[in-house]
Amino acid sequence: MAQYRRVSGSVGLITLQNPPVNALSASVRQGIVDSVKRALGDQKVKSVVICGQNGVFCGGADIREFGRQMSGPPLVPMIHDIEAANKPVVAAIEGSALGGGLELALGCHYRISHSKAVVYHCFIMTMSDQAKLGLPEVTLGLLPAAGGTQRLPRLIGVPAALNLITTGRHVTAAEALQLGILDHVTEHNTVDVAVKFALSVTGESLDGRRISSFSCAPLSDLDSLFEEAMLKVRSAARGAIAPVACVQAVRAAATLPYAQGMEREKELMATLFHSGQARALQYFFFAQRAVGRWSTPSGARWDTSQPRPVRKAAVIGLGTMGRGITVALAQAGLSVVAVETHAKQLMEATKAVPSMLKRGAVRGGTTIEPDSITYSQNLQAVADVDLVIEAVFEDMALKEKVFQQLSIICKPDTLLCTNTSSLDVDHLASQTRHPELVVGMHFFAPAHVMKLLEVVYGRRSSPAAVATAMQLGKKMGKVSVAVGNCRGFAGNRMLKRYLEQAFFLLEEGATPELVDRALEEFGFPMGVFRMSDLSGLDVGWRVRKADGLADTSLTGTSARVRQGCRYSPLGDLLCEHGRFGQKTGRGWYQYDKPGGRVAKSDPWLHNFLDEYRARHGLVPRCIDQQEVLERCLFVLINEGFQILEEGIAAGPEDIDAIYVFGYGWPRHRGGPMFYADMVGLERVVERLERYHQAHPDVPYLQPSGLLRRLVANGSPPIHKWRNVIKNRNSQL
Ligand SMILES: CCCCCCCC(=O)CC(=O)SCCNC(=O)CCNC(=O)[C@H](O)C(C)(C)COP(=O)(O)OP(=O)(O)OC[C@H]1O[C@@H](n2cnc3c(N)ncnc32)[C@H](O)[C@@H]1OP(=O)(O)O
Ligand SMILES: NC(=O)C1=CN([C@@H]2O[C@H](COP(=O)(O)OP(=O)(O)OC[C@H]3O[C@@H](n4cnc5c(N)ncnc54)[C@H](O)[C@@H]3O)[C@@H](O)[C@H]2O)C=CC1
Repeated sequence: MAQYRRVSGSVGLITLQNPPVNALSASVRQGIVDSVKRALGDQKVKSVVICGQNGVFCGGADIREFGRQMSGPPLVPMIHDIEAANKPVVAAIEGSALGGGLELALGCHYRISHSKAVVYHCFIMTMSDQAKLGLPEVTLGLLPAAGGTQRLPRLIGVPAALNLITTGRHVTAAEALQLGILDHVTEHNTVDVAVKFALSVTGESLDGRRISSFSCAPLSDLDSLFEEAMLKVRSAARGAIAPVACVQAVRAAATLPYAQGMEREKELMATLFHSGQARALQYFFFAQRAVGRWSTPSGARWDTSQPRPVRKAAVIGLGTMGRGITVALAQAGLSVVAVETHAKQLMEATKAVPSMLKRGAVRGGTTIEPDSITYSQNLQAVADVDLVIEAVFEDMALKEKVFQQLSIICKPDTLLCTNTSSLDVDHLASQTRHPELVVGMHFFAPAHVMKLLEVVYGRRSSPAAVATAMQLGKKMGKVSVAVGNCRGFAGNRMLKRYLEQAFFLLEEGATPELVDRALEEFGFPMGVFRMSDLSGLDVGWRVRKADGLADTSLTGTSARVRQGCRYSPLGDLLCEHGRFGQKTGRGWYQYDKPGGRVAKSDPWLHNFLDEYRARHGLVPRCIDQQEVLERCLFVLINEGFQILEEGIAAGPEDIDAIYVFGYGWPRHRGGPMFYADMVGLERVVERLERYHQAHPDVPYLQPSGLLRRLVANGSPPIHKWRNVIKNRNSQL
């Protein structure tokens, strides 16, 4: 709803009231319409101010209303009537003006917002406590269809509007002022300033204040500007349709009169509004927030577990991951003790970490205290820290030793975390005096950039330990997802199945190019083989060797079987040829030099695959893109259901967040579990069964029990899966 009152004698003050972000629900829209009518009809009122309750102007349309029957007054005529008003209307923007919230403000005749003074700290400028403005609809699979695509280009010019509308990025009040979105920023109370301002413009002509009457600033070569924008957007969108529609809508603003442009905006919105992509992106918006409300099978929960304060942390092992983790911790404002036993690695890290920090600071406009990190070769240096993150080699014996030492050196209440990508967190906990204080903090490379953090709780991890790791992740700007302890946790466990299917497809006749093309057209930034070349083939090889799997001396049928199941030694063979991927200039593809980035098809690899198939009596067949997608993705999804069934992940949102933030799953497809829901669970079961019949030596192609049970329960929508999982668990 909206509250209306008259202030300072002649100003009608309309306050949007819909906590927490004053989203424009049906009742808020009704409240605005009624209040505006009242203000315009009241002779004592000479001007109007619109603001939001609790320091937030408006977070936009109410996203929860989108899937439902729309009721209440529509936004477009509501904003039109505000703009057409014969009394000045001022938007007082505190907190956020996003989406429909900014469109509402663009319908007002003036916009005022708040911005704290710019602070110069060391060599970097920081801006804090500023309102955020933007049109983020594109991130929800939509476009700003309440006039945003038509008014913003008219106000700030086509290039700047294209940038904001196609990326959905939020700008600070300072930038918004610079761009011309705002008329004024203040350091004082925004609503008070807006009321004074409204009094000062009473009676002034509004002719030059109605944005819909403006023309877009002329541009010399409109066609090439839009062609370029379209190319850029298509290459970044990876199949997402909303950014393309945004460009088309802005083009309408630049080329058509306002009324026709609005018609075009409406038409384009109609193509997006009920699309699967919009559903996926809106699901994902809420999924991201749902993962913060974590719980564990032991009953620990986000709202009842108290995190401990962490002021000083340590990182053990300054290789690829340890350096990134050190940077992420320092960026979060912690003081960090960084320990590395190998002198050369330590020396390199003392140079690499500060330069990573500097680059990050320049990118993010933040400051880092240069002395927040101390380096040491001696583990004793961690004696007084609150939390340790171990990132030494993936070697259980080494990690055991490190945890035994940490348990002696650290304070008794220090949290001991491991960045292992697959090893047993419970076993590491058992090496310490306080196993309840041990959790996994599984970062993704590069650790200071990637948004995902898997927080792995063990059997004995205390609620406070989980809560502390989750909160620290958030402080580092990560999306922290709590998962249980099992080999590979959630993400890597599912990835293993996906990789194996890709290898099997090569054995059966596919090429890396074919597999990668199918996955990239689906929306992954890189196919599985290009991604493996980038990460290094030797990483998985070492793990398989440690597990006793990578034995290429085996011949005949046993060469392709391990523990009674189908196994492909292709990756092992490639490593034996010294082909580790980009780092050696050769992998599944060839590169112009070691470290080269451009993957080229490699005739050697194709010959190698031909010889391999001939040696094992495999007759290559034609494999199409559909089979690639179904084999690789459905098997990964099936493992996801298994993970849900075992309670390793609490809900499908957790798995989807892990895959979007950690593995490049295209966001406009919502994540693997949402994708399964979209495809239809029955179809997933049917295809898996079919592939299992064709490949009975791959047991995990059999649909998981939970998946079958969901189908037996009538394939409920994804938000009801938890009920079926819960029922199952209660029977155990
Ligand atoms: C043919 C039909 C024509 C229709 C025309 C419509 C055209 C349009 O123009 C459509 C739109 O406006 S689409 C909406 C655009 N707005 C956004 O994307 C902003 C989304 N919100 C945010 O970014 C942050 O919440 C924000 C920055 C605002 C605040 O961040 P915080 O970190 O402080 O808080 P959160 O934890 O994110 O949020 C708090 C709770 O509020 C929920 N929420 C946020 N924005 C919402 C929104 N716009 N609608 C509904 N619920 C919303 C959010 O989910 C969270 O609740 P829980 O999930 O229960 O925790
Ligand atoms: N590289 C990746 O993409 C990811 C790796 N991880 C995990 O992170 C951990 C580290 O991996 P990377 O950084 O890739 O390895 P790395 O080989 O780049 O670095 C490991 C570092 O630990 C140091 N080290 C060894 N023993 C030590 C000890 N006792 N005390 C202090 N330092 C010691 C080594 O000298 C080396 O600098 C592993 O458990 C790995 O599975 C997790 C996620 C992703």
